[in-house]
Amino acid sequence: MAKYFAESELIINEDGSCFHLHLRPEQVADKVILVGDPGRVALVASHFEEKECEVSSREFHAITGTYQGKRITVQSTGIGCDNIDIVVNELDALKNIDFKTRTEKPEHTTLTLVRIGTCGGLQPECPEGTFVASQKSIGFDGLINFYARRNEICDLETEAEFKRQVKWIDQIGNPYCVDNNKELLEQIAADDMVRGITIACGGFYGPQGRELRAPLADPELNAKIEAFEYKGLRVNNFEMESSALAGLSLLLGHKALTCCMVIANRRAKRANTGYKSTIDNLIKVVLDRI
Ligand SMILES: O=P(O)(O)O[C@H]1O[C@H](CO)[C@@H](O)[C@H]1O
Ligand SMILES: O=c1cc[nH]c(=O)[nH]1
Repeated sequence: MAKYFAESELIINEDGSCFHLHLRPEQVADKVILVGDPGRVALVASHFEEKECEVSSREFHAITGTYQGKRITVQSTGIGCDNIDIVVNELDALKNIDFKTRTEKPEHTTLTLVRIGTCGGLQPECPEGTFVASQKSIGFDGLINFYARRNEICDLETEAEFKRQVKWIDQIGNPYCVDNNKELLEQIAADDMVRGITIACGGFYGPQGRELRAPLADPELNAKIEAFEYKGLRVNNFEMESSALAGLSLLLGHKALTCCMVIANRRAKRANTGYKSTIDNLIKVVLDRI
């Protein structure tokens, strides 16, 4: 018997769209570009030859169109892994649940989900402007810990070694390590993006080691993260969504990758606030390769 989803669990709006994204099933392409900033959606869609539909609700703004013959949806997520929980579950539901019968479809559709974001760079080879692709993501956000099969999809070895090397303090909550999709990594990072581990943090300030007026629980954590190395991989960057995106995609059978442009150089303590004109270069690369 196909799994049934009650009204309170899968909320469908009166117009047949999913609760938060306000998209209807036919409006979503199988290739989806995810961006944090709703304002970045129009920039991505400015490259489309044709626009099919545009839907906006809260921080979730989407445009579906065509780029070089490929049907693509660009969807903003807003900031944080809690929003990724909403976006990925609703995109998956739009493809894999029949909204009329509220049951799981017999055929599974695999989505290609590529996040184009901004990030902070932690290594000398990641100054401002660098394009960084996430080979693995470590989540400080805790989202995947709520799901069954968590240990099956996580890289438990890297997780344990990370906690050991950085002398992890338990009050922060359990970090998890997940792989981004290998095939997408080869296709999109190709040979010109820096690859490695990305940490997705549950905040921009304290969780990324930024101390404004509130002192940090572990002021040495960033130095230990910068020094972490395991099986030839180091932590290149901090952002706020890649772990939940990669983890939920593994749980739901989708392909996901995060690519970011460095806008804050955490080592040199510099930031590029004029990045909005240069992130278009990363957008074009991803659109060409997706
Ligand atoms: O530029 P976006 O995609 O929003 O990504 C980064 O920027 C935001 C923080 O400023 C977080 O969402 C972080 O992941
Ligand atoms: O330092 C940074 C820059 C962008 N986004 C982040 O999450 N961190």
